[in-house]
Amino acid sequence: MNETRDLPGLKLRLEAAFHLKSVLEGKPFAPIGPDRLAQSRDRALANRMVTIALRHHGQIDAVFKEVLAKGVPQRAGILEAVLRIAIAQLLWLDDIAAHSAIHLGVESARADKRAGRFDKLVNGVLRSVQRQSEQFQALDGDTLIPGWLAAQWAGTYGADAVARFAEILIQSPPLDLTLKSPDPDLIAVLGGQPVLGETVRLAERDAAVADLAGFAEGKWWVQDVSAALPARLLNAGAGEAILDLCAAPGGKTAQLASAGARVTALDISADRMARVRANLDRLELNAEIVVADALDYAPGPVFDAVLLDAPCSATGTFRRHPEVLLHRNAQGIAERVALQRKMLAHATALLKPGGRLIYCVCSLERGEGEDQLAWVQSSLPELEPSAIAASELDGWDTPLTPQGAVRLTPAMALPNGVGGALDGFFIARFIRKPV
Ligand SMILES: C[S@@+](CC[C@H](N)C(=O)[O-])C[C@H]1O[C@@H](n2cnc3c(N)ncnc32)[C@H](O)[C@@H]1O
Repeated sequence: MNETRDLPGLKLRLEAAFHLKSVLEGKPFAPIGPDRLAQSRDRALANRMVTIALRHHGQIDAVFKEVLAKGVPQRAGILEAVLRIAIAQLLWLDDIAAHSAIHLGVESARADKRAGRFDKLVNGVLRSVQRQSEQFQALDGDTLIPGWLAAQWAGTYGADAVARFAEILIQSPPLDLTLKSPDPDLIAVLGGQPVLGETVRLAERDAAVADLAGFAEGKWWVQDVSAALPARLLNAGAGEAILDLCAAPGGKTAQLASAGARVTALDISADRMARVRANLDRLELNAEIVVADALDYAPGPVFDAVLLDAPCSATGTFRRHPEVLLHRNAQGIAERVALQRKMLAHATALLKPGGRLIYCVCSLERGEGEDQLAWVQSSLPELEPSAIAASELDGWDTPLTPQGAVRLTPAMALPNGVGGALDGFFIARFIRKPV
């Protein structure tokens, strides 16, 4: 066994397979870390294999239908994950030789007791996929987004937008950074392109995030262009008391703190709040850290503004978290809608009269976005909507809704001719009526 595990390229494939298996079982995707694979090249390749298998999940299902008459054997350990990783390599990772994908796929299965019984099947399936690779590579994108979600999105955004979402799903996303302060020299060194506000986009990079210019000096943090807008629209003033409710990993906390506000950052997850603390330390920014359930936090109406980045389906983040497409269902979304309403009511009670509330979700679902705005208007009479103007988005009016909210979808063209997509988001702003 040890001899086999020493085969070049096998260990990283096994890590990739175990990692993919855990995501298929419902865990969110987090990149494989140095504790699992010490070499950064191995980690990069293993993570690429897992993400490509997840991006093309629906197409791999279609391949399975063609080459496995009885479906993928169940209770077979890492078998399904091994097949998905090897098929992803054969069809969409053309810098790896097919014979190595097949050989290492078979050896990966053999390294696992339950999957090992199916080594001949793995060999046969992968050889069939190789023979029919042109046909499978030409599979259309209709299967990429699960049917129920595609139908829901087609109803909201139209069939063309859904087709565009599918194209975006299989591309690897650019990296967006929020700069702590404007810095044209740093943008030039990074080779980035300014998008909107302090967001800079790196279309390509050849280094890990922590090795990019300005990281160690705390000059920026990673944040999608969409995710940078809610804090911007809160218009935090120096010295204002602002509550960042559901704050981790802290991108919005950093924006509010760098505007000079006195920020209280709250999140239910102690682990995630440790990341907020580390990020703030690196950025030399301050915030009071509270680990608590938002619904139990009741200091009274003491805040000038609250930013509620509510827990949501996160379907707008499918470019970086393709697994959300596999894990979400209508019931789970309905549960989040109910929680968001409780949080909206609770956040209102924490605002001083005249205080501002930003509600946002990284979701493409109307129920978590536009419908929540309508619910506030019918159910929380203390709040009045505060319409967002294009002038607050450097004149970009594409995402403004007739109700004065912001709806961002991955298919929207960015301003300044910047290429690539963005996270789906919904943002609404309210004022607590003065008494
Ligand atoms: C969308 S993320 C927040 C992202 C963050 N605002 C940022 O910009 O980096 C949602 C967060 O809600 C937190 N959360 C979920 N349920 C919560 C609850 N009941 N109380 C407080 N935080 C909660 C999760 O731990 C998660 O960190």
